[in-house]
Amino acid sequence: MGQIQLLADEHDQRLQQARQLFFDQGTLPDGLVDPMILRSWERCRRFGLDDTSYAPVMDAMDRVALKTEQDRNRYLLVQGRPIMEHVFEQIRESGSMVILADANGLLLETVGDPDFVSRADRVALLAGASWDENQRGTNAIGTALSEEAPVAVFGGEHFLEHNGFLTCCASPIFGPDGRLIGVLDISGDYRSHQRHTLGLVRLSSAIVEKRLFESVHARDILVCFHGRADYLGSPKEGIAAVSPDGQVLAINRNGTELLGIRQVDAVRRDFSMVFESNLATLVDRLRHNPQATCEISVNGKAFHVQLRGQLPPLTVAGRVFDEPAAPRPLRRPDGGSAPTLTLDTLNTGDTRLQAAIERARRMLGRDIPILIQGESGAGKEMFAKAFHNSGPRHDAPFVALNCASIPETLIESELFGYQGGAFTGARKEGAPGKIQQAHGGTLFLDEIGDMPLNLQARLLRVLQERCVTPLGSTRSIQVDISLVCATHRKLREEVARGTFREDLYYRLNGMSVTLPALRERTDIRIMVAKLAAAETASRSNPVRFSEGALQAIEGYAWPGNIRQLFNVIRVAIALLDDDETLITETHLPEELFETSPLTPSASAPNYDPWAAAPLEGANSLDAISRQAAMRALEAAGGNISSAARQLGISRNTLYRKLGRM
Ligand SMILES: Nc1ncnc2c1ncn2[C@@H]1O[C@H](COP(=O)(O)OP(=O)(O)OP(=O)(O)O)[C@@H](O)[C@H]1O
Repeated sequence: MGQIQLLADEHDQRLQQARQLFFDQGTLPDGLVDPMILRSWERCRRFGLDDTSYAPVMDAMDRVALKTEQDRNRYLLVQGRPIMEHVFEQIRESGSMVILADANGLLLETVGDPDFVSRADRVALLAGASWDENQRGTNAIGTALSEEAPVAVFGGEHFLEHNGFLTCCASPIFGPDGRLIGVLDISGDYRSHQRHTLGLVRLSSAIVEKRLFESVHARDILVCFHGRADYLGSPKEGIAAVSPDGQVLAINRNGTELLGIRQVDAVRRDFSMVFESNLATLVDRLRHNPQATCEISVNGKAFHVQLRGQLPPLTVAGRVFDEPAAPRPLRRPDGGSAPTLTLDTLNTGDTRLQAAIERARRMLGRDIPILIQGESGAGKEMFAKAFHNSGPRHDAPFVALNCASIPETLIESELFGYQGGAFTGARKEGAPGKIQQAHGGTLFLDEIGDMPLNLQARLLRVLQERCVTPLGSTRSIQVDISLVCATHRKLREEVARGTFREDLYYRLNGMSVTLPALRERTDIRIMVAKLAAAETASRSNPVRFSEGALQAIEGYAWPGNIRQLFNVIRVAIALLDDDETLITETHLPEELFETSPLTPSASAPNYDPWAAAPLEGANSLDAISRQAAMRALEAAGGNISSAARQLGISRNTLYRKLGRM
């Protein structure tokens, strides 16, 4: 008899003895079974389970309910499936199955050897069944979840006797925010147990965690680190996701273990506080070679560091600025989107904005409709996009429709799409609507308060039934969208007035956030720095603002909010000569210095024409500069001296700017 067989027999005997002591005599078989198994047996006894009962089993949930749960865990499934397949390839001949379950022990998906699967079905080891300890007793899935640790459960270690033919190894999966989100398991026949299965499942769950972390934070700076350089890139490396302005957004479990800290000690803190190093310096050293590493020392321990993810384009005065700060159009001409805009990067320190971000963050991945309220130009669309980018749908489309900017007659076809020939002028082949285009991703309905009443009813139906019927078609198409709406109107008042449907209001208003107006924000100076840094990315010299200019900016009411501030900054920068770097009061529009600050409602039509109006089509600094010069000249009735004075530039400079036209 081989050594392994002897050990197995010895294990069986001790287990039998332990079961007798625990189940027949009610005493604790200390030392005879693994303490983790014993703790689980005790829990099961407290749940009132009976080891001999055949099946304290709930039926596997019906297909629709299972689909809902799979959708809810879509992100875990997307990252977990390829790993399950890969693991199954390793154990194909061993009569086993690979299982992915959610954080409640609900089996989401299984891949298995058909011979074993038919036996496993008898104990409901199939998608839709729950293997929570309180229903199935001690088992690797339920016990790994309760213990939050990898666990192997062999034969008679299962609490319920009729599960004794199984041997299962499971390892929990933690999400990028450190929360337990699921478990990966390999189950098989007791007799075909492989000694390395627990190691395999442990490594595989670590790979799923890494994939999840890297995909959620694909648009952040990923600082990867380990004490051993050859562990970089492996499932054992620590990874911290960091925002372009140096805030630690998340850190994986390996990372917290390597640094000897908890998630809460690192998250939302400055990179330099956690890593005792300067992020901008690391970025500058490593950005040009993805394979390059350097060493840092944290708390006296040496780590090798490599950077991945989305690295910021430039550093300004030691801080790293990135695209989120850039007030570029959200939808670029190529159809792509500003890739690193997330809720974290919007956070520039204002308390009310921070509260809105926190509220929204809690909704990530939950598919609860969000309503964003705030004045025009306060950044509602940007917030919606950041919300989309921060959540599990970030790789899927973000599709926006402004209900106020297109004629009522077009909203319907834009939103719901149409079949070929549905109306005069329709394209022969038909067209999918925005709802369909947003399938899998997020639909952003801007100015939802302007949606006509009859379309509100149709939208409500889409949201309830989760399918859309294009104009002229009788076929409904299933859609899976997360909905974010925005309005500058007070929707509750619109409901009272009868212009907005109450049922739709409650449906949309799963959660509402209100963005503060710019004049109420306490982070205006930071916003100025961000907007200016983004605008001057291509200049060799960064610009500075004089104290007087900053005070004028802070003292103004900003009826057009960030949009207006951005225009003012663009114009001010455009007015600088190439060798000038200081923006002073003279570069700012006169209305910023008027004694009675404007109130938003009264002011809107009175903006200084060149400060507030969007500089249409003016994408280059030269073009902006030309337009500003023209507008100033017009405002001064063609008087060059007065226009130059107003702009704070010399007559020669003004001539030059006009001359470039
Ligand atoms: N946090 C921010 N950082 C940089 N730019 C911003 C920020 N928020 C908004 N912007 C810029 O300000 C302008 C207005 O933003 P946005 O379109 O999101 O506002 P809005 O509230 O949706 O406006 P409206 O109600 O008029 O549609 C855009 O050019 C946007 O890029």
